[in-house]
Amino acid sequence: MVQLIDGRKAAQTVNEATKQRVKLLKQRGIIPGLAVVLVGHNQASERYVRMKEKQAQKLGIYSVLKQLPEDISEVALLEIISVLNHDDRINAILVQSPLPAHLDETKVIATIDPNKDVDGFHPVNVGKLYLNLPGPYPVACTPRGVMTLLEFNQIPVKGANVVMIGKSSIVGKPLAALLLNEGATVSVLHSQTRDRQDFLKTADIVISAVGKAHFLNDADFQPQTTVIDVGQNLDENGQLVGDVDYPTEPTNIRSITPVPGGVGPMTIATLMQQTVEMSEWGL
Ligand SMILES: Nc1nc(=O)c2c([nH]1)NC[C@@H]1CN(c3ccc(C(=O)N[C@@H](CCC(=O)O)C(=O)O)cc3)C=[N+]21
Repeated sequence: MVQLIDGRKAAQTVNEATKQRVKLLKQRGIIPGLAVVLVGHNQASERYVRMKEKQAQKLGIYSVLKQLPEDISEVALLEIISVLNHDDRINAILVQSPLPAHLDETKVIATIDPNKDVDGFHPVNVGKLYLNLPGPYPVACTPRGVMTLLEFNQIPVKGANVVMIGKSSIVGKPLAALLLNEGATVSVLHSQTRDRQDFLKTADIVISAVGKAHFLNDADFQPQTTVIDVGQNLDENGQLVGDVDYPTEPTNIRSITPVPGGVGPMTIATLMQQTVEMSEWGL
């Protein structure tokens, strides 16, 4: 039987710890505050943002949603971020990606106070991660959530051959940096990579952040491979699926994160965890 790596269970453990920390902070008169900035009406984004709001409420985190019109000017958006930078109730700011095409995402992210950049996307925080500087500083939530999930399930990273498929700034690059910092041997594959199979056949851990249903299946891996599926795709039937297909009795996959119920819940739990940590760092 395939071993499922249960993201909901690990997320619940993280969330319980977060809830306790929120309680302790409240006794000292501190309430962690998260601002989510959402531009336009992307359906998936609206859904994710609702899930984040709901989880924040459950844990006792103060959260505000800045819902902005699709055609907002860049100047107006930067001004809103600047107000949040100076708002003492807010210690964590997240600008939901993707932004409409007329907005320069790089410029928008660089406007967030690095000390409030809960996504870890600001160049200063990216630089610290790449330099493997000692913390604390925020790190991208999905990559950090994956590291927590590996640790929680006692999947060794040090010395492991890890194949990271995808080189995005949100997942592939920061996750490769975290793995490298922990002593893994990391290959970052992408759409221009030749001979993908050669890399997959030597991997102990494969992480797929491609965003295509049926991108990989059991036959692509070597025996005893651990698979982390970061994909969130709708298949032909409108079902939420990851990048990787697998049977109930795989030959090669030893363990895999299901979609839903794998990496997704860890992203949100890590966002909440980091929001609370950041309110502590500011003391
Ligand atoms: N600035 C920014 N930060 C982000 O962290 C960010 C973003 N932009 N843009 C979009 C992606 C995507 N993302 C997800 C979070 C949770 C689930 C999640 O909880 N998924 C559930 C299923 C959700 C469902 O039912 O649709 C699961 O896999 O079990 C998925 C995707 C965060 N993102």
